[in-house]
Amino acid sequence: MIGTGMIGRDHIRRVTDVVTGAQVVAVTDIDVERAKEIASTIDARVLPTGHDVINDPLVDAVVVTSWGPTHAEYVLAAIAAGKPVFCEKPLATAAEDGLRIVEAEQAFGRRLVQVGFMRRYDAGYRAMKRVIDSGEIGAPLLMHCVHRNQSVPQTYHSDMAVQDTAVHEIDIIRWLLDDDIVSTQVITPRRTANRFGHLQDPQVMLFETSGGVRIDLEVFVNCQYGYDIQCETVGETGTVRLPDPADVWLRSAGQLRTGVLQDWQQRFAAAFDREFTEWVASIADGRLCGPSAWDGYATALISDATTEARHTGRVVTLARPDRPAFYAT
Ligand SMILES: NC(=O)c1ccc[n+]([C@@H]2O[C@H](COP(=O)([O-])OP(=O)(O)OC[C@H]3O[C@@H](n4cnc5c(N)ncnc54)[C@H](O)[C@@H]3O)[C@@H](O)[C@H]2O)c1
Ligand SMILES: O[C@H]1[C@H](O)[C@@H](O)[C@H](O)[C@@H](O)[C@H]1O
Repeated sequence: MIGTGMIGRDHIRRVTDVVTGAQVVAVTDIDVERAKEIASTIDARVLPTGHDVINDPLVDAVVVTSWGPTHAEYVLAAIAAGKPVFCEKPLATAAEDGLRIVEAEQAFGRRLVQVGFMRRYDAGYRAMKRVIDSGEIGAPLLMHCVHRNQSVPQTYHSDMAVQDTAVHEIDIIRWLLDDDIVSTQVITPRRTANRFGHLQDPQVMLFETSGGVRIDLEVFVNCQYGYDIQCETVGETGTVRLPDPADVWLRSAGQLRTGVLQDWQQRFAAAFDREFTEWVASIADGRLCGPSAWDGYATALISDATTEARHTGRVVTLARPDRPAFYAT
């Protein structure tokens, strides 16, 4: 485990308590005290750097949960060491690094990389994909998406609205529609006064796929009230909408209320569990099958174009990349 912050600790708990067939044997973090604290609870060693973890003879597979800009370096090192590597999103914060990764993996000759696009393991998104693939709503025409976080830390900057947040929708749109985004634009409403001056929040992203589906996505990472993920696909003969997480409807004292989850840990807990269970099983089988380095690279291309679109205020178009046979699904 490289990076023992919020999600690193969550995945350590998951590998230790939920998944069978895996054990955390070594951790590292640039904040050594943080790494030591978690290591002491699971009997793992603390190693000085990510490269020490990757090259440790007792380490069979690597999980990268450090900050986004550090991911590509560790993924490339894991490929060089011939070890399977699970990398939290984003695979790379610049598409050229994503390209280096897909080239290195192809040169190695076998898939080693999985990217942490956990929404593909969520029951609601899976049900939506089944409906779209069945043809029941006809050809998809539009999608309306909302990605709201209760709040983000001060280190979060405006480019992260795409690289760190919208990257989930970029991946799930590609997966649900089996298509790529070829045009992107960003609209910037008045900024919320509830957070930092440096941050453009909210942002509205407008995408178009090569098949002509138009998508609007609201990213609002300081919405205050909770963690709220919405998605609706509009087809020629029907619509399909992501269900809200199950909660009771309480009628009391003249009120009807239900709860809103507060963070991604709660909202996607079951998806993360399934993602890690399947990843560990696929390593044992010698056949990785989750979101690939190609998915990480393709999302980075769209993410770079969207960042450019916000900086320039223009619509940015991009060519649909040719997926190599190595990454055929
Ligand atoms: N799939 C999801 O929904 C999801 C949820 C949360 C975070 N993430 C991703 O996981 C990554 C980590 O996010 P987080 O919320 O845990 O952040 P965090 O800041 O809580 O933790 C990151 C940790 O990485 C450490 N770190 C930074 N650079 C390092 C390096 N070079 N080597 C070793 N350790 C290093 C930091 O000290 C910190 O402890 C991000 O890429 C984020 O996008 C994904
Ligand atoms: O790293 C987190 C994580 O990926 C969450 O799922 C997302 O909602 C946040 O916006 C992002 O900052």
